[in-house]
Amino acid sequence: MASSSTKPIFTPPFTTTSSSSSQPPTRSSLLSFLHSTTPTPISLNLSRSRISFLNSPSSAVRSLSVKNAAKTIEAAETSRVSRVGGLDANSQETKPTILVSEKLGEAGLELLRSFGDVDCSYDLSQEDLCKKIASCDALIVRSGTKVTRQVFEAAKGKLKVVGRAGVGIDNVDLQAATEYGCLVVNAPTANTVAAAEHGIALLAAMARNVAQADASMKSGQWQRNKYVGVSLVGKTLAVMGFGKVGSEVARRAKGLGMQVIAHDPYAPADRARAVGVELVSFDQAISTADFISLHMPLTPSTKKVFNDDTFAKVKTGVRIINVARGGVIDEDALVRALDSGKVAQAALDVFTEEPPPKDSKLVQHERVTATPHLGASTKEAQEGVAIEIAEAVVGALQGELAATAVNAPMVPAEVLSELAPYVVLAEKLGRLAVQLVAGGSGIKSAKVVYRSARDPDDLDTRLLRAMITKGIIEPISDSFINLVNADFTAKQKGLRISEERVAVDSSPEFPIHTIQVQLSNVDSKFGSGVSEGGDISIEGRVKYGKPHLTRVGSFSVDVSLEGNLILCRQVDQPGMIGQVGNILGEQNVNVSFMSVGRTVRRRKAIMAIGVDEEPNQETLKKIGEVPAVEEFVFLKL
Ligand SMILES: NC(=O)C1=CN([C@@H]2O[C@H](COP(=O)(O)OP(=O)(O)OC[C@H]3O[C@@H](n4cnc5c(N)ncnc54)[C@H](O)[C@@H]3O)[C@@H](O)[C@H]2O)C=CC1
Ligand SMILES: O=C(O)C(=O)COP(=O)(O)O
Repeated sequence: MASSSTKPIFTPPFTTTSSSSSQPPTRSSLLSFLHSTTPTPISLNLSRSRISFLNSPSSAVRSLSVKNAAKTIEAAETSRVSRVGGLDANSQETKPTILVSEKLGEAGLELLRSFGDVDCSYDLSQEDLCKKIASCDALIVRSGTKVTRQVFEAAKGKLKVVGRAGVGIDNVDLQAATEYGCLVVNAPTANTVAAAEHGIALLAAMARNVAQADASMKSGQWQRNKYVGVSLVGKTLAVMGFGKVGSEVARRAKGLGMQVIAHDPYAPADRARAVGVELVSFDQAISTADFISLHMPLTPSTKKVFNDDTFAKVKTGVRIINVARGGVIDEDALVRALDSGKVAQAALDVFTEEPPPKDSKLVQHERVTATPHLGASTKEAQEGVAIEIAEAVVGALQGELAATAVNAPMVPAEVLSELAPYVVLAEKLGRLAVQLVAGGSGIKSAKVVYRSARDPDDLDTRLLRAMITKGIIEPISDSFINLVNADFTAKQKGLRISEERVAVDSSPEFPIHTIQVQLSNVDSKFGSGVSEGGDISIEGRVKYGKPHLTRVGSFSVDVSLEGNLILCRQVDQPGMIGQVGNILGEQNVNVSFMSVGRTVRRRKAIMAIGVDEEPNQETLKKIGEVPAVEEFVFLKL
């Protein structure tokens, strides 16, 4: 896919080294940003000292010299840069491998094949899935594949995206996905109608004993009196879960002349009103309904929500339809309720265990109508779902943030495009700030101050916060941070990132005026980087689309954040620029930018020097020996 044809989304996160930082923001890949090359979750991947460096200043770490800390940064930098060469849809060095583990519509497969190597391997055992996954960039599943923590562990960081070709993501371990920086996307809309239609099919079939009568006829019988059914018109249907499927079921049931009520703690009343449905409490719904249709997701709070206690409260002779998930019903309790006659009939498409055991009392029950999870199984829905998920997975592999991301913020493309240069700035500020920390200090809290003329509701900072987290953590660890795992990783490391927005009187045309990163309760190896409040503080802004450093501690500077940076505090006197420039020139280090900021004339000044190459130790030593230089620090961007 061409990288030049579309608007920039955001700059690849790895373009922070001198070789690449001068590139303008390109249509990067979320892949680069999501590119999870870490072999284990961050929490497991750090050496003890690195964890301590971020978490608590253990004595071992306290004794780390600044030189050692610099080495740590250098080692992490080297390994990080070497990891950058992985799959990037822009570079197209390698085609991504996409494993499809369950049957997917042909149109979706075609789209996937146009982008990567597609391996359709159905009915894999968990063991075989774990073996295969280590070479896959994406995995596409339906409800039959359990994407467990073990799968993410076995992926060793290569798996970037799991696409769920359907709605329910209860078969994917989202926590593990997040810890491993793997994006999970689903296809939430294409099978809504199919599931709703199947719910209605089961409702009608159950009420008129269609399945039982059919089986009876096929066994040679003609039992007209046995299969007298019940009418739907005028009966009350309780829709439990008034989401996409639930509301479509409600609409259709009203067309059949049913009274429809619904229970959904999160559904807006106006949506229910628009369909002509009254939202009621759980108890009211189950105690007044003649039919109960389940449409809520399986979550810890909905697991076995239909149990002995619930069945005790329902109207005797109630009929239940479940096209949601088997796990929302305690199946043994349902068998008891059917046996006692409390529940007259059940029509079930989904089961706690799929397929259920052959001798399942529930499936075998004569008043149960069962289908093998067919809710989404229409030709139309499967084609739609396949395209929806293929687009989402290809998009994610290309760098777009999927609108259907389940475990990452959904940031619209136009917001991403606008934030692109600020994303680069944010990461660089994080990287600079952490390099000002003296080796032995543990960073526990960082504060980010955004100065903006925008209304706070009009400024989505999640991406920026993620990049600052990345900038702070990556230089001092082996962690790989992306939008999926940034908050999780920060929390794991005991790093609290707080944000503050300050309104400024500038043009709201630009989302942000300045970004300031403050690290508190840490020692600095460059005293001038500490603000009057005692925090390491640096501030930057985007100028002409490029990130600029505008403030270090209480000194104003103005230097483009490209290449590497030397910060130097000296006595404010003539000739300083020349002296330092000469030393760098002797070693053929090219100065790209230079800016001097001072507090008091002829007293103290800070010189910020952007350099293309990395000066050697000898050159840095010479700078330190210039009599007027009071302190200096070399920082990699
Ligand atoms: N049998 C099949 O083949 C299919 C099954 N499904 C299942 O149906 C479920 C619903 O799908 P959609 O309507 O597309 O999802 P949705 O997300 O649009 O709707 C789910 C609704 O359930 C509500 N909810 C959450 N917790 C609840 C609770 N404790 N009590 C009542 N309501 C609660 C939510 O607020 C939401 O409105 C999915 O989670 C999936 O498990 C979906 C498609 C096909
Ligand atoms: O979309 C859902 O949640 C479904 O349950 C559909 O499952 P399936 O993709 O048919 O295995």
